[in-house]
Order: sequence, then structure tokens, then C-alpha cells
Amino acid sequence: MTKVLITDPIDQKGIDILSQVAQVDHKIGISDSELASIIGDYDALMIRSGTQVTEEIINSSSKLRIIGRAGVGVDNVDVKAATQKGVLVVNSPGGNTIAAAEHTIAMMLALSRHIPIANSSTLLGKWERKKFVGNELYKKKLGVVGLGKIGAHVAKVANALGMEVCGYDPFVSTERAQQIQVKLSDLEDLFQQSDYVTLHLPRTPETENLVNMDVLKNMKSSAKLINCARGGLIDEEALAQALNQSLIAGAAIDVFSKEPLESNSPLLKVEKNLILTPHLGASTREAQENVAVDVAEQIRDVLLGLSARTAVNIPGLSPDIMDSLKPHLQLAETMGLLISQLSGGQIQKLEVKLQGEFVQHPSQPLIIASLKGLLSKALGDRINYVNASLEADSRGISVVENKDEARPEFASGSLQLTTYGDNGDHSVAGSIFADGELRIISIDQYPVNVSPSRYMLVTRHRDMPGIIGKLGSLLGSNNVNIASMQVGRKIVRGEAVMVLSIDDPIPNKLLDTIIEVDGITNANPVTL
Ligand SMILES: NC(=O)C1=CN([C@@H]2O[C@H](COP(=O)(O)OP(=O)(O)OC[C@H]3O[C@@H](n4cnc5c(N)ncnc54)[C@H](O)[C@@H]3O)[C@@H](O)[C@H]2O)C=CC1
Ligand SMILES: O=C(O)CCC(=O)C(=O)O
Repeated sequence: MTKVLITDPIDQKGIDILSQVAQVDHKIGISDSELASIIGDYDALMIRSGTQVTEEIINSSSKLRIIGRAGVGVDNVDVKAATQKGVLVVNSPGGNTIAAAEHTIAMMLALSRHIPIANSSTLLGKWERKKFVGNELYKKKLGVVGLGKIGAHVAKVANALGMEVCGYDPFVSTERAQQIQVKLSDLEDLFQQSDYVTLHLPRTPETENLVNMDVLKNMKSSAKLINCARGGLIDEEALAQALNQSLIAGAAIDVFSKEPLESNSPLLKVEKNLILTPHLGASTREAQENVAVDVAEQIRDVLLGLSARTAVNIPGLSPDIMDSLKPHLQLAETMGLLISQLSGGQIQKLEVKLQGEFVQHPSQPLIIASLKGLLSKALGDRINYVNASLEADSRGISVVENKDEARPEFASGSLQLTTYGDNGDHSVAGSIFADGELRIISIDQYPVNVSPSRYMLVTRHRDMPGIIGKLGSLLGSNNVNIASMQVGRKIVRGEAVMVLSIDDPIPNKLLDTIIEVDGITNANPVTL
């Protein structure tokens, strides 16, 4: 029975989708060690930001195929460990954009009008109208750091509120900035000149402590800082000091370097204009339903053997690409598997050459499929589309891509794989015929025309009378049935390649006898 584990609160609509295809178990708030001890039973894990999916947990799994993060940030998942283990990681990149952007705007307004503290004071029976005079957002300058989905929506709403919006994002073009009505600025100017600064970027080694004491000192003393993106982007000790010393006028923080916020956090000792919320950016009914459905559908699809829409660890393999390239991917994988058995030994380099119609397709998926095939004899079930590139890399196999737009020999173009390794260079070329049938069209540059079959024997021999007959009778006398046979040669009576499709695997003993036949220089049994 397929089993899915859910370890954070997930909207019921997502659970209903998963229940159609799997047994769904809930263990909300489970400890890391408990999770590591039970993960071996599960095919899929669905989480929000509460669960830390560590390397230890991933390595304790044995049949885990997918981790679904119902939200955007995957910084609570060790994606590298998942990739190494061949576990797909999916998220919901757009499901909570509006919720997080609206929480940011709510934080800005709450800060500006002292809403939380005015509420507490009023509940205590006080009537402190003078104490809570605020300021307007209208005509104030907003600096948005990170102009992705959430940053762009914040900018849109801020523009509608009459704010002047500037932004910093090294990956956003001037055209895109114009489109979302944001004036691009450098980071230093943005912090120095803005009345409000809001962060909407991921936490990475480069962005950690992006807002530190130097940056805070550079801000206006009337400025306010909002972080509804990720903990760790702000040095919390420095922020507490900056607020206590009135270096800036206020801050509203939804996300923390350690969550839940620890009781000894310096932020809990700040007495001035600071609003804290417990990571509520995505906590709207709408967003929770969106992300739960989005991720549950992807988990369901993957468990059913289909592809995922938004995998974070297999670039370039969207479902449309997978569908349109199905025969091409199958060809690349089959050729990878074939050439690994022809090459033997350690391979240092794989050259992937696309010709004719193949050039029109994205090459990355074809490379990944070739590598999956190439490594599958060595790694068995452990290799998949998720970890193929990483596994090749860790084995020191470099990949070179080569596109040849010249008029192809085959109308449908061709794919050629060449390996360079301990046993010299080997190459296999293939194509897809009009009926979608896969064909191997050359082996080691010898032209052949072979449909790949489960068992094959590929020999190298001298082109001379009697060899084919001898081989045929050897196989026959050992009860190995030949389904088809092809000989490829470049010149008459020169070197040749023979490809036999056979119904049964070749016994090792028979292989030794085949190699002893006069004229046969090499014989490679192949299983596809
Ligand atoms: N508080 C909450 O509950 C929620 C928090 N988030 C977080 O909000 C953040 C933004 O999410 P989205 O807009 O959906 O992501 P996104 O991927 O659409 O946008 C992120 C942007 O940050 C930019 N960026 C990367 N490095 C940068 C740098 N060094 N300086 C400036 N910009 C940089 C990227 O170019 C990209 O445009 C993420 O960290 C996400 O995890 C998202 C949803 C809810
Ligand atoms: O799961 C949540 O509520 C947090 C959402 C979040 O931080 C994200 O999507 O990056």
C-alpha cells in the first residue's frame, strides 16, 4: 500500500487528493528522531515550514520518492541530500504569493498606525489618542529587496497606495522593473533613502545577515523595516540594538532565524515599535487551500508515475517537456544504457551530439536521460532523473554538448552519445522513425539499423566468410534464439560490427567460447 506522511497542518482539500491514491498518516509536530525512525515506511512526505527535513531523515528513508513542500521556501528541506538520494522535491511557487504580499502590507500599515499596541492599550481601558499618532504611507518611499512574485505584488499594491517604489534584485531586468513600476536602485541607496524597506528574497549563504548593523546604521532614523520573507536575512541582535537605540523607527517581523521564536531572542526584549507575528505570511484560508491542492496533486501524480509541475531539483523537466519528448527521452536513456555496456570501465566524459530535428528540442532533458541510462547498470534503482546529473558529477563524468544543424542523414535527425574512458572511445547513434519507433543507427561509427531489444549481443569481428554461420550455430547449440541480426561495416573484408537481438541472455561460458572464434575480436552482451 502506498503511504504518505503529513507532518505539518495541511488543508483538507490536499489530504482528500492524496487519500485517493494512498494511505495518509498524520504526525503533526513529530520530532526529528521520530521522523527518522518511521520515514522508511513512506513513499511521500508532505510538509509546510514546521518540519526540518534533514540529511539524516532523508538518508533514513528507503522508498521515499517525493517530498512536497506546501509553500514556496524549501530551505527547511536538505534539497542536496534529497537529490543525492533521488528523491524529488516539489513546492508551490505561486499558491501563497497574495497572502504573503498582503501580510506585508498589513505589517506596514500596522506599524505606521501602531495598531497592535493601540489595541492592547484600549483593551486595558486606556484612551491614548495622542500617544498613537502615526504616519501615512502615501508619498513615502518604499524599498523592495527581491522583486520576484511577492515583491512584485507588494510593489503593485504600494503603488496603488500612492507610495514611491524602488527596488533591488540582481536578477531582474530594467524592462521587468518598468513593467511592475519599480525604479531599480543599488542596495546601499535603497536602504539609505527609503522610508520603508521590505524583504522578499530567499535565505541563501549570500543573503544571510543581509541586514546587519552597518546596513541599519545607513537607514533613516524614521525608517521602518519589514521581513515577511525568511529568518536569517536580518541579524536579529543588531536589529534589537538598532530599535532600542532608535537608529530606525520600527520593524515588523514574521520570520525568524530560529522558529518557533526562542524565549531568549533579543527581539523579545525590544520595547519600541516592533511587531512580531509567528510566520503567518501564508496563513490565509485561500493560500493554504492553494498550496495544499497544488502540492498534493503533484505528489499524487508522481506516485502514479506521472511527472511533477514544479520540481525544484530537476531543472528543465516540466510535464509538457516530458510529454513532448517522451520517445526522445526513451531513446537517450536506452542509448545511455547501451553505451555503458559497450564501454565498460570508468568513463570520464560523455559527449552528447544532437543533429537535425533533435537540435530543436531542449537538450538538458536529453542529457539527463542519457546520464540516467549510462549510470543505471552501476546504480540500479538508485539512479533517476532527479539525481542523474549529480551522480555523474560526483563520479567525475563531464558532459559536453554538441549541436549539429547540418542537413541530417535521417529525416528525423539523430542523437549520438560518445563516451571517453578507460577502455577508449565508444559511440552509439540513434534516431526515431516516423511511427515513433526507436532505432540504433550506428555503433562505434559502423552503420546499423537495429530496434533495441531486451537482450542483445554486439560483436566486433573481421568481415570474412563463415563468422556469421559459426556464431549462429554456437548460439543455436546453446539454445539461445536469435530474433534478428545486423552487420555494419565500413569497407568490405575490413572491421565489422554485428548486432544480434536474442530472446535469452547469453550464459557466461558461451561468451568465452564466442570470443575464441577466429576473427571475433570482442563480444559484448547487452541487457536493456
Ligand atoms: N512569511 C511567509 O509565510 C512566506 C514567506 N515566503 C518567502 O518569501 C520570499 C519571496 O518569495 P517569492 O516572491 O515567492 O519568491 P521568488 O522566487 O518569486 O522571488 C525571490 C526573488 O528574490 C530575488 N533575489 C535572490 N537573491 C537576491 C539578492 N541577493 N538580492 C535581491 N534579490 C534577490 C530573486 O531574483 C527573485 O526575484 C521567499 O523567501 C519565500 O520563502 C513566501 C511565502 C510565504
Ligand atoms: O507554510 C507556511 O505557512 C509558511 C509559508 C512559507 O514560508 C513559504 O511558502 O515559503
